[in-house]
Amino acid sequence: MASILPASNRSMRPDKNTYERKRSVYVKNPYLEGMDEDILYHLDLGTKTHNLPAMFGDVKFVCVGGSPNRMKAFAQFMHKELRLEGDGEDIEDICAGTDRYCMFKTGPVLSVSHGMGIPSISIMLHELIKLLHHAHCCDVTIIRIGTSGGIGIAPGSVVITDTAVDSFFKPRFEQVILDNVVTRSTELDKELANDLFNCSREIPNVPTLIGHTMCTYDFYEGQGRLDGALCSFSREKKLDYLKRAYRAGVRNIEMESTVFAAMCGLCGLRAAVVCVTLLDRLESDQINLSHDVLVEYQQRPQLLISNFIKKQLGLCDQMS
Ligand SMILES: O=P(O)(O)O[C@@H]1C[C@H](O)[C@@H](CO)O1
Ligand SMILES: O=c1cc[nH]c(=O)[nH]1
Repeated sequence: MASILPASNRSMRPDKNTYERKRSVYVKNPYLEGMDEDILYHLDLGTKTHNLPAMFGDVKFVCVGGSPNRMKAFAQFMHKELRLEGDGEDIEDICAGTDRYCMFKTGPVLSVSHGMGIPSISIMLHELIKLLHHAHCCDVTIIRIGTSGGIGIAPGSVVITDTAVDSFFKPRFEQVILDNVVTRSTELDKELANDLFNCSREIPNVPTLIGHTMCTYDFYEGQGRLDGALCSFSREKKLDYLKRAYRAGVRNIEMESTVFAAMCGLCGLRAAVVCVTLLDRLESDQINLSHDVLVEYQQRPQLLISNFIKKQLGLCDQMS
């Protein structure tokens, strides 16, 4: 992996944990090959207008998350952590021509926002996966760094997802294609989840665990909240549902992990989901953290992923 490091870092060797195998990014669409041009409309990129291999060919890590500001802050943080030239403050949004998503590149790390919910992340992933394919990227690891509601664990805990499950606690993602429902697996890379967990042991004061993550289509009724504009169930029913989720192994709830796991798995990307919990849903529904605490919580997955990436690049010893 030495060639993915910037010239100033070339002497730094990857450590022996570095994954050796070559793994391409697949698209599973027979129509793509016959297309003269592929316009990645929501990213404001395209195969004729941009030299995608030159721009992105060295990408090895892609980190995605809902909020544009969080993903910019993560890119700036990674810039400093990788000790790249300059302070990274003026990092450019590669997708500045559209306000749908934002994208930042710092060394071999791409940081991309995906908005909220399955439809939004799904559109972004279609175009991102095609981008990585057109750029001939290989051995790409993709990690969703997000926020979530915890179940039965302390707020601020970081959950590394072993399996993403739907609202029925099943490890599946149901994609409606034409008028069919196609069920896809939501298994994530267990080895990667374990590697991330081992990495988390080196970060003090951040409780981190591996568990199932439930992905819903909605933040309010879909997650059993009593504080939405609509609510048709009792407090007892809510608690009964969340406790059943806990017994099924669910430790947090968010809104993207099933489609993320399904699409990345089908396209040959090693994928992980790492989310901080903002509250314990057995205790409350409203998120009443102060701004500073919210910012600090959101940095927790970023710190873990930055340490993991530095380890993978063999940069940890030289930098500590
Ligand atoms: O990555 P983020 O923090 O956006 O993920 C969760 C799931 C929803 O997108 C959103 C709801 O507040 O937060
Ligand atoms: O409760 C929560 C908090 C963040 N994101 C969610 O989807 N749910």
